[in-house]
Amino acid sequence: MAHVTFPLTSLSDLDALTRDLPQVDAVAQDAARDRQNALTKPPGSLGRLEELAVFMAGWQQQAMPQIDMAQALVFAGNHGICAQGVNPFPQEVTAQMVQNFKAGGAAINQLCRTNDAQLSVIDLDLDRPTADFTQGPAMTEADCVAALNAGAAALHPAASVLILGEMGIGNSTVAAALTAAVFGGAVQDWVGRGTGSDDEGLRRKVDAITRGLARHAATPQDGASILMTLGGREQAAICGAVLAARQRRIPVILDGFICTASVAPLFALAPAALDHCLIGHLSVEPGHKRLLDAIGKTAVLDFDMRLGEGSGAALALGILRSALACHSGMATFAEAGVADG
Ligand SMILES: O=C(O)c1ccc[n+]([C@@H]2O[C@H](COP(=O)([O-])O)[C@@H](O)[C@H]2O)c1
Ligand SMILES: Cc1cc2nc[nH]c2cc1C
Repeated sequence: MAHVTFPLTSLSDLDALTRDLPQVDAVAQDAARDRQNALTKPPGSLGRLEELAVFMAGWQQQAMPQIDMAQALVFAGNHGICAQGVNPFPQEVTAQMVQNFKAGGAAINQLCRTNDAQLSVIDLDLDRPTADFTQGPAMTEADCVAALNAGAAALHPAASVLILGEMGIGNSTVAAALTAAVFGGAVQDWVGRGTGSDDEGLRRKVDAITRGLARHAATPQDGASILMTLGGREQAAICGAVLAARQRRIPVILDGFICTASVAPLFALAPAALDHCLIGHLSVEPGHKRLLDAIGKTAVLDFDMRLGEGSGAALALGILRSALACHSGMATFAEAGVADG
């Protein structure tokens, strides 16, 4: 099979690409584990900080992983499904928040500054929302491929870690549709209040997704088709960025429910495609825990957040930096002259 890389020319490239990804470096992970066990602390006492250091070592292929540059990307898109009354805030808020991101006034700006991440905001055709998936496919193949390529192109090749986030009024419905399509089960178990839907709004979301899934029941159910028929541009861009990062072995921190749901189609194509991804935080959105159980991951933080924008991922970057500071800065028992147990 020919080696597929970005830019993709068709959605079948996506399938091929997810089957041809670099794997974690087990030798570097073993070296990092050995170092953790030699550091001046009872073995295992730094808990998940130790696991984070070993994870980073494996993807950066070095026993002493480091973060020289953390890149944060926030992708924004608009959604035709808003015609179904699924969003409490008006769709114009997407573009208005993009302006806010660019002016430095949003939560993600403060969290990136505090945790030293270089933020870029990429708005994807906001004046041209995707189609309403209760009426037809959300995207054409060309639209979906273009968004995948835009996501991949936004990656800085020298990033040590990639923080991903999104902004898109209505996309909590898109996220629930993607997860329901990929993992099945009752639609209502994937649906939450998003930015603050009331009970009537929740019912409209469940109804819209149920009709959408029925509308597309006869189309192929592979990950690429699901992404195209139900996803939005920012979801496809997140998939592109995750895969481009993987091709360079750059570890990724995904944000909350919407960001994680965006890559559910990649999991459907090849579960190992998400091996280089951490989940920054557990969102209040109820589908997130279900989704993490389905993909076998645990979030770094659980902070009762439900903002999006990459906020939980940027916050988790601070924990990752702390993990690496201990890993590389601590003395070993031998260096410090501390008696080993
Ligand atoms: O990712 C999450 O966990 C999350 C949970 C609730 C809301 N959001 C954000 O809220 C927006 C989608 O909400 P809605 O109600 O318009 O579907 C979108 O801009 C997301 O970034 C994000
Ligand atoms: C104000 C606002 C900010 C957001 N950030 C991410 N999603 C959002 C949705 C709204 C409504």
